[in-house]
Amino acid sequence: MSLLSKMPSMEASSLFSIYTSLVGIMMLVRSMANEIIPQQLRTYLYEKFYNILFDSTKSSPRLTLVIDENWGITRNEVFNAASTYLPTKITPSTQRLKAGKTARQKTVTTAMENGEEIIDSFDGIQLKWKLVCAESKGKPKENIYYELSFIKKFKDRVLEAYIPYILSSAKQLRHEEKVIKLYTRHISSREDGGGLWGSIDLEHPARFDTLAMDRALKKMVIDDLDRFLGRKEYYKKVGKVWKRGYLLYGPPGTGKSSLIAAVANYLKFDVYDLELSNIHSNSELRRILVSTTNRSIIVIEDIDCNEQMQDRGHQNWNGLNSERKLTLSGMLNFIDGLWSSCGDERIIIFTTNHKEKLDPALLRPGRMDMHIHMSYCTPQGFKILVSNYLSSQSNNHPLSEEIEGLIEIADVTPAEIAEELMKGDDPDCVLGGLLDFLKHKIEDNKIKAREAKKVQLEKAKEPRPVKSEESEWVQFKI
Ligand SMILES: Nc1ncnc2c1ncn2[C@@H]1O[C@H](COP(=O)(O)OP(=O)(O)OP(=O)(O)O)[C@@H](O)[C@H]1O
Ligand SMILES: [Mg+2]
Repeated sequence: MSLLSKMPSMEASSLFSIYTSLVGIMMLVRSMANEIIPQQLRTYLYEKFYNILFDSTKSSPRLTLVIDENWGITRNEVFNAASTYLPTKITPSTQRLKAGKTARQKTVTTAMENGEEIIDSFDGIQLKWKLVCAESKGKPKENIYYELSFIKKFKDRVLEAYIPYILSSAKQLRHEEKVIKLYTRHISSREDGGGLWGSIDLEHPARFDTLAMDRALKKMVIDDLDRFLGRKEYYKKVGKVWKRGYLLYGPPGTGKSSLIAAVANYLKFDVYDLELSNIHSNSELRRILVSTTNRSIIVIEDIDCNEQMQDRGHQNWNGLNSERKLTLSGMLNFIDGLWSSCGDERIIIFTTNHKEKLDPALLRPGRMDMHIHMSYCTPQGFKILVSNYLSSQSNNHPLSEEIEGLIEIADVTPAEIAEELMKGDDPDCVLGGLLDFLKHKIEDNKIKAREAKKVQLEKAKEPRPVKSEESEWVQFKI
């Protein structure tokens, strides 16, 4: 019985004033509580208080939604979302919980136990969740479902606002907890492309803020990724496939692979590392790419080193169709076509040490959305590396200025500098060592440049081979 129904003899006006005072006190307590009591405890106390005063709501007609584990032949998205969302609503009144973790999870996670109830509130609506695991006749597996009950008149708001809220909250929670996977293919020499993707957790620590690269360029990349993520509807409207392509180029050790890891960590996208030397035909490539998932990055490293990728022929000299071999044009056509049919939110990244060696088809405007030059280390990049490997105070070290001057002319990679900075903890020793390293490097570079010039001059002196009609004909015949 509610408190109000226990006072039948009181006049209506007194009842009304008691009612309004109680509501006022509740509002006041609630606003004070918001400041000092943690949210979960607050919800619990509020619900208890609310129930004691107004348990007349229990007599209102209620509706129960049954949210099954499966919907048709697939998993029920609402069930999955509730399983992610509800553990965040566990209050001290919960008496039994499931607890556990997988080998890779860092902390113990909790989940609802059979028969347990969780009370939630949304927009003034009180909602009761219950997990039910029931044995189903003739089936080896028990039937698992949630019962979500609330006052019937709120049905539309629950379906149209509360459930979508659960779906988006769960998405956000999964995003925060997501462990990024690195997929590589099991090596397969079979023509049928039968090798599946194998995966491990990508625990690469690279992040944008630890990456030594030009500040403006870094910002441009981050802004581009943000814009890309937020433009689902835009891509749909303009009839473009929701994908983005980046070409990273620069000498070894300038951070191309680190940038890929930073992008993956930033977007929380899985990475598919595509080793082209294991793929023998366009049709095999297609099968492999189709088996990748949405919200992922497909990486093809050192694209210039792959001989097949230098071949643009649609038709072989001997007339074989390009389906039977891997060609650059086959790959590009497929990458352009793939996403429209079965892929969403994809990023493709090619890397190369030699942009000048790449086939023009790959560099054509519109093919790769951004060409990102990863260059030798700059004084700006050096500061970031010092903060990473020593401390940000070490940037004020007396040797810093001289080092920065040498970095400008040394053609030294961030990887080389990182290696020097890892040699100890004492900034005096480490920066002194780096200074010596840079001086040697500059000397070495001068010697190499002199030698390269000598070779060039000698080559220029060599007599040029005379082209004969016959040799051209022989080449053609082969
Ligand atoms: N720009 C950078 N910022 C921070 N660290 C870097 C950077 N570039 C290189 N490093 C360091 O050097 C290591 C090697 O760099 P990385 O593998 O990213 O270079 P890469 O450009 O991919 O080289 P390659 O062309 O040989 O594949 C990284 O693990 C990182 O420690
Ligand atoms: Mg690399």
